[in-house]
Amino acid sequence: MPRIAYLGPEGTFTEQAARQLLADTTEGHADLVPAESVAAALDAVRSGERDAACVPIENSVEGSVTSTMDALADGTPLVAVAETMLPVRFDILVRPGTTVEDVRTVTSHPHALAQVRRWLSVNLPDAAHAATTSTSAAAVAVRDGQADAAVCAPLAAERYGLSVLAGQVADVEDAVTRFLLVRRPGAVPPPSRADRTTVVVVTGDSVGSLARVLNEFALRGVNLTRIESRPIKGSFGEYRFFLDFAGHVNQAHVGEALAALRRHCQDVRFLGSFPRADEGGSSGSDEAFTAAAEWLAGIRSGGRA
Ligand SMILES: O=C(O)C(=O)C[C@]1(C(=O)O)C=C[C@@H](O)C=C1
Repeated sequence: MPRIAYLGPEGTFTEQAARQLLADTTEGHADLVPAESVAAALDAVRSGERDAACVPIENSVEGSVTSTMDALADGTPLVAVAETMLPVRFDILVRPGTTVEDVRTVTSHPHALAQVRRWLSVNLPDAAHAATTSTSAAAVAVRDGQADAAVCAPLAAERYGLSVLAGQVADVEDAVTRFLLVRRPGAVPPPSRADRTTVVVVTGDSVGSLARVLNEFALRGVNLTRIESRPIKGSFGEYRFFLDFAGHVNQAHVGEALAALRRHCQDVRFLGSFPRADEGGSSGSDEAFTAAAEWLAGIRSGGRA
């Protein structure tokens, strides 16, 4: 049975996302195994100890999960084969019997604290905040008496024997987090109705190098869905760019754009092509590119232009 690592301990949003991905991909049964951090989950896939990992990548309120981006850009390459999105609302959990007046410390994953900042400032204005590695790690801290309240996924209350001080808390309505299912490189999932491709590029420090990268997409009608920069650790002032765009590596126009990046950039890391979880996206049209490639092949083989 495949073993899938996720950001643990049990009861995180990432565990919920992993279950949703398994149901969506109809891969049948798999063992879900918690990992201490996103980096540990990805390293367990690299070493072969786990077959895949489910990791958070982006939240509609707080933006990118930078620990995931860095862990995907460094180390031996891994590729995403699927994505899913979860609506994110939090429960504020306490030990049974704790009242609002008793809460002096609130703890959670930094992304979770950021998504309820306003609620905390109104309802628990005097409480100090402390970061944990995940929302469930916060539940464990409250259960063990290391903090008074935890900002958690609703699953956590029952799993850790905690009470709900406030339920369904979110400063921004309809917040969502996107998660990836990541494996060691292998066959790319076939193109679907609407795919997303993700790469990391190092352009090099020269005038117009990023504009050139963006141009390669624009020229071929490839729609970018996200661009983010992250510092390259150990080289102050140097960055790599994470680019997500509509389309699949097997499509001619996407393949041409990627090949162009490979020619111009210092480094290009392919992080996967997979079906999009958001509605309404399209992979862009490939017809003109395929027709042109056939025309060229015809000329090369001595046919009529
Ligand atoms: O701590 C968790 O429960 C997670 O799954 C991580 C995470 C994140 O990285 O953003 C996932 C969804 C929420 O946005 C808050 C935390």
